[in-house]
Formats: sequence, structure tokens, C-alpha cells
Amino acid sequence: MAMVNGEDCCVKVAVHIRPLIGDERPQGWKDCVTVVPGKPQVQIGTHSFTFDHVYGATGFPPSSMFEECVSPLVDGLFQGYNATVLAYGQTGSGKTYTMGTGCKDGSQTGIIPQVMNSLFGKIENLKDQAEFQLRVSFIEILKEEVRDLLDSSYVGKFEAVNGHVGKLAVPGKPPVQIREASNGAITLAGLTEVFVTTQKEMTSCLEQGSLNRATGSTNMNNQSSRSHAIFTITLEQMRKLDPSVTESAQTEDVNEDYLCAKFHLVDLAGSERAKRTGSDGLRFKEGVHINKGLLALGNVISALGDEKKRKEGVHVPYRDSKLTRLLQDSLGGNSRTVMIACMSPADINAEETLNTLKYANRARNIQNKPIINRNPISEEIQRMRQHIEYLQAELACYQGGGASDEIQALKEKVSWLEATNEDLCRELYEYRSHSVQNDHFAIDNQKSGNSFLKTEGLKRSLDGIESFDYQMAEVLRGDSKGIDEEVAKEWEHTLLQDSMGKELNELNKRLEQKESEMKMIGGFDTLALKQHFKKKLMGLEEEKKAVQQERDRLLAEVESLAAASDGHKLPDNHLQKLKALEAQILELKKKHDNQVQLLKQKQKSEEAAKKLQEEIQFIKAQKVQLQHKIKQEAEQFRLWKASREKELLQVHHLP
Ligand SMILES: Nc1ncnc2c1ncn2[C@@H]1O[C@H](COP(=O)(O)OP(=O)(O)OP(=O)(O)O)[C@@H](O)[C@H]1O
Repeated sequence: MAMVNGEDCCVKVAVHIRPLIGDERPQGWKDCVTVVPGKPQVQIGTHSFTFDHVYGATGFPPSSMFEECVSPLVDGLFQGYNATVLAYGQTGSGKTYTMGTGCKDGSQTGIIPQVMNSLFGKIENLKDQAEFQLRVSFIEILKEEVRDLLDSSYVGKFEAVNGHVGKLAVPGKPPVQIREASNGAITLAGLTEVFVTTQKEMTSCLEQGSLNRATGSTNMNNQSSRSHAIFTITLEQMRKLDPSVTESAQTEDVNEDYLCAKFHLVDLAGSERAKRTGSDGLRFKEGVHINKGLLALGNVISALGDEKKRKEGVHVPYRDSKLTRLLQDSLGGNSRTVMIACMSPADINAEETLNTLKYANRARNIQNKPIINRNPISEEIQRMRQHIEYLQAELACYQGGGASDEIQALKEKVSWLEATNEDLCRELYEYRSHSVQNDHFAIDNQKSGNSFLKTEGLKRSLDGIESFDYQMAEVLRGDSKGIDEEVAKEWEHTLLQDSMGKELNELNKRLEQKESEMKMIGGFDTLALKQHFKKKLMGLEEEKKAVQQERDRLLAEVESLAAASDGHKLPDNHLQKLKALEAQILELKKKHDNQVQLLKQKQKSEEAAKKLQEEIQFIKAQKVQLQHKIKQEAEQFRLWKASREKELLQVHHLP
């Protein structure tokens, strides 16, 4: 079963077919249930049903039932998910055997003892990462009354006038009352909850409660459970979170998570029709009560399991019985639930078996919405942590996206200035080259002296020449074109180096700017942020669903009240609550839209970061090219200069 939080998760249904027992064979009863080999498919007569798992008969061995069906629920418990296992079936079909509710002499075969084993094994393995607290309660619902099977005031076994074998509670002790908390959670007021620290203590609670359970003899089972029994394990844990995964973990207490999940293990009373139990009078009346719970359970399953009814928003009659009220969360609510349909293979039970299969088949369509259960403090911490994350994400978006318009404008301005600067440099260079050429032209024209020579370099050259003899001067004069060329070349070299140096400076500046922009965008873990946003969206979606569900529930209640009140005015508090829920839905919608907007902005800033990265690479490549060019030009000039000097020296040493 996948671990889902707030997502729909169907009730899983497994079938457990017991073998023919006792004198069923000698009495000539035959197997009437067949299992399609290798498939979770059961056939009875012309009917065929597919379930999630089929155990017993020729299906899978019952020993794999725990691993396949129940073990994932135990794992979920440690993650804060509620769980329920329900055993359903006619009397004598093996519900108590399957659940292990009749746990005697330390028997380990039923589901409950195996849950205990697994639970304590896991606690032992996880004890360094969390602190655990376990509580158990055990109740039975008998004749629409909730009885506390762990109440120590049960004083002794007796055969009561009404024919039950059971224990008597001290008179005057108020019966257990069902209460509904403001958040819709069902609680039992006055219920004994026993804190346990060892498996032995928990087993002893199960055994003690089982002994207190009312049983009676019927034609079909001489140790028949006449009640619905619910053994509940509550696991509370305080987990130390890994600081590396909690960004906002600043202090010790923020870095903890408090989870609290419940595991209901339910052994229902037999679903048989009264006439077959051979029960006149007392057992018959009991059967009526048992059937009241099971009938209500059937109606709940039918309302939840029928897609059409679900879509029409049909009222779910949880309140029709104590059993359905207590199992409200297990069916269509906050729990991961497995139903085990127990059945006898004997042909004499064919009709009941077919009913069980139909009942179970419908339950498969029920969709639950399990959520992680945190205690209120942890919930508050979680909310605050989310709020911080939310603000951090918003800040990241504003830094990465919000101010980008301003940056963009500045960037454009810088580019324009850079381009203008380049043009001006080029113009200046051309102007200077031009002026050197003009000077050279003047030399050629006047063919005398050096007073017209403007440049310092040339002046220096000719100053040196003055000391040469006539021949030398002639040579030099004859080479005056070469000297001009040298001056121009020097100019060209200086200007080129100058402009390339400036260009390099500009590139460095641009690179620096882009890299600091990149730091601003890239300083956030984009993947984590994306996940954060997605998680937020999902969270909001869940919240919205929960509120909508509450609204639908209330609407259904209002409808049924309206029908019952014959046109009388509806209670104000219902209408007010409805209005408040509508407002809450609207608010959540707004939040959702906001988040979508932020997610979009985040994506935009990611694109901007990618573009920026490309720009940085481009500038770096340009820089390398330019540096290469500067070097090359300097080298060329150096070589030219060296050869020129060599030439001059040669001339100087002419004989
Ligand atoms: N899978 C099985 N293998 C062997 N024996 C079984 C199996 N399942 C049930 N039995 C036996 O069948 C008898 C009836 O089982 P059980 O008491 O568990 O039925 P039940 O459905 O709980 O009945 P009730 O609703 O009357 O309490 C018991 O003697 C039990 O040991």
C-alpha cells in the first residue's frame, strides 16, 4: 500500500476461507467455494468476485496475510497514519481466529499478536531516533452499549440472567460515552487506556479483555462472540528530525515531530441471520442488536462504496449505530483500512458466504483519506515551519524575479554605454591614425627639417639622427618613410592595446556583475524550492478537500434535519458553520492561486538563471579571445620592434 498523505486510498479487502472443521465433513458438508489458481478470485455457484488477496482453500497460505495486508499498516503507524483491520463474516467463519482476539496461552497466530510482535520489534530498532509511548484500550459493543473490557472494576465471571458469559462491572460506574470533538474526531469518555511498555503487558491486556468479552453458545459456534470487539493500540512518538532536511531547524524543539496514530483491530459479531443461529428469545434479541450495527455498517459501506451514491453526495449514516460512529474514521475517513472477509467453505453456509462476498465486494470501493496525525503542539510547529518556508520562498522569488525588471533596465543601459564607448574608441583611433598620416604627408611635402614633426617619438628619433654624419643623415632621410611608418605602428600598437585593455576591463566588469546576479538567483536550492511549492500546493488541495468534505457532511446533515423537521427552521449554527466553511474554501482557493503564481515566478527565475549562465559563459569566452588577441598583438609588435632595431643597428654600423 503506497504511503499517501491526504490522497484517496481504497479500503483493501482480503478473503480468508477457513477449512471445514469439526464434524462438518462427517456431517457430509462439502466445499462450495473455489479459488481461481494464482488469482485473488473467488467463485461460488455462478458468482465470481475479485479481491485484493484471497487466503486459505487453494488461495495463498494464511501465513502470508500479515505480511501482505497488515504489516504495511504497522509501518504507516510509525509515520503517523491511523489504521484499521476489520474481520467480517458469519458466526463460526473464523473472525476471532483470524484476529487473534481470543488470544489464549500466548498464542501467536492471530493478527493482533503479530501486530504486537512487529510493533515492539520496530520500536526496538527505532528507539535511538524517537521516544515512543503505547496505550491500549479494548471495548465491545453489546446491544448498542459500549463496554470497557479493560475496566478493572469487572469483578468476577458469572452466568448472567440474560445468558451471557461475561464479567460484571461495579454498579454505578457510568458507561462509556461516545463524544465527537470539534474537529470531528470520535472519542470515548471514561474509557480505560492502559499504558504499556512491553509486549507482555500488551498481551496481558488482550487476554484480560478477551476473557471479559461476552460470549454465548449458538447452533453454529459454541464459543460465539456476541459483540463487536475493538482492540485499539495508540502509538505516540516524538521524533528527532534530521537537521539537514529541515531548513528552518534553528532550535532543538523546532527540530522535533510529535506523531500520534491509532490502530483499531476489530472483531465484528457474526453477520448471520437470526433463524440459522437457532436463537429464539434471548439470542434472537441479541441478533437484532448485532444486526443493527451490522446493518448500519452495511448502509455506510453501501453509501461510500457506490460510486453513483458517492457522487450524488448521499448521506452516510454513521450515526445510525454505535459501531458505525466508532468506525467513522476507518470507513471513508482518516485511516488506512483492511477488511478481512472470513468465510466457511461449507455448502450449508453458501447463502451467508455469498452475502459476505457481496458485502466485502462493496467495501473495496470505499475511498479513505489518511493523513499524518500530529499532536497540536507539533501541528503548530509544523504550521510555523511552513510559514517560514513560505516566506523564504516568497523572498527568493522576489529576489530572483521581482527585481529583475529593474536589473534588466540597468543591464540594457550598461550595454548601450558599452557599445557607445566602443564606437567612440574606434572613432578616436581612426582620427589619430588619420592625423599621423597627415603629418607624414606634411613631411613628404616640405622635405626639410623636423620642426613640423609633432610627435615626441619622432622628435626623439630625429634628435638622435642629428648626431649622425651626412651620409648617415641621408640614409636616414631616405628612410624617413620608414620612421613615419614606425611612429604610426607604435601609435597603432598603443591605441590597440589601450582599446583592447579597456574592452577587457569592460568584460571583467560585466562578468563580475553577471556572477553576482547569478549568486542572487542561484543561492537558493531551486529543486528544494520547487518541491516546497509542490508540497504546499498539495497541502492546500488536501485542506480544501477536507473542508469540502466537512461542508458536504454538514449539508447532508442539514438536509436530513430539514426532512425531519417538517419545514421548521434549520438550526442557525449549521447555517453559520456552512457559511464559515464556504469562506474557508474561498480563502484556500486564493492561497492556492497565490502558490501557483509563485511557482510560475520561480520557474521564470530559473529560466533567467539559465540565460545568465549562458551569458557568463559567452563573456568568459570573449575574454579569453581578447586576452589572446592582446598577447598576440603585443608579441607581433615586439617582434616588429626588435627587427626594426636590428635593422637600425645594421645601418648604424655601415662602413
Ligand atoms: N483458518 C482456520 N483454521 C482452522 N480452524 C479455524 C480457522 N478459522 C476458524 N477456525 C475454527 O473455527 C471455529 C470458529 O472460529 P471463530 O470462533 O474464530 O469464528 P467467529 O467468526 O469468530 O465466530 P463468532 O462470530 O460466532 O464469534 C473455531 O473453533 C476456530 O478454531
